[in-house]
Amino acid sequence: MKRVRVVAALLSRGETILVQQRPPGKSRGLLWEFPGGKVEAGESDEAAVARECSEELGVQVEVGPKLWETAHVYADLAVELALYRARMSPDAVPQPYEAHQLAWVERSRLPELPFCEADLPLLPLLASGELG
Ligand SMILES: Nc1nc2c([nH]c(=O)n2[C@H]2C[C@H](O)[C@@H](COP(=O)(O)OP(=O)(O)OP(=O)(O)O)O2)c(=O)[nH]1
Repeated sequence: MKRVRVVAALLSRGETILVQQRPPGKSRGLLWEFPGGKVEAGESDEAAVARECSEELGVQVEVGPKLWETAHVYADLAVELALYRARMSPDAVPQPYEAHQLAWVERSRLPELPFCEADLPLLPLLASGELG
């Protein structure tokens, strides 16, 4: 079983949070996720969040504290997933360079989206305002 550490960014604007839909044809295709990806060998979590936001969204971010962490085993992959607060400049416009689409979603509506399974316990915490 392949094991990976994945980091993701919590980017918010008002009551909305930035999420992205995975491309069809990839693992977990068309499911939603928080922008991010695999931590490379020798890379810190924080550096990986900043690199992934630059590659996937074309925005520079400041990475804040870790908000949540989980472990989940998919049929093909064991994932350690950590969510970090991240901030970008207010006039930055994220682009879907690697995603099928991006969406700013009201935090209360996050549990309605078909997310990657590892994220499911996180969604009610964001929806209620307990986290993020
Ligand atoms: N970025 C991100 N990935 C997530 C989240 N939840 C979750 O299960 N994942 C999974 C999806 C992927 O299998 C993996 C992240 O891999 P990746 O984004 O770097 O690259 P990838 O699609 O090429 O990965 P893969 O096909 O090898 O699985 O973690 C999330 O909230 N954000």
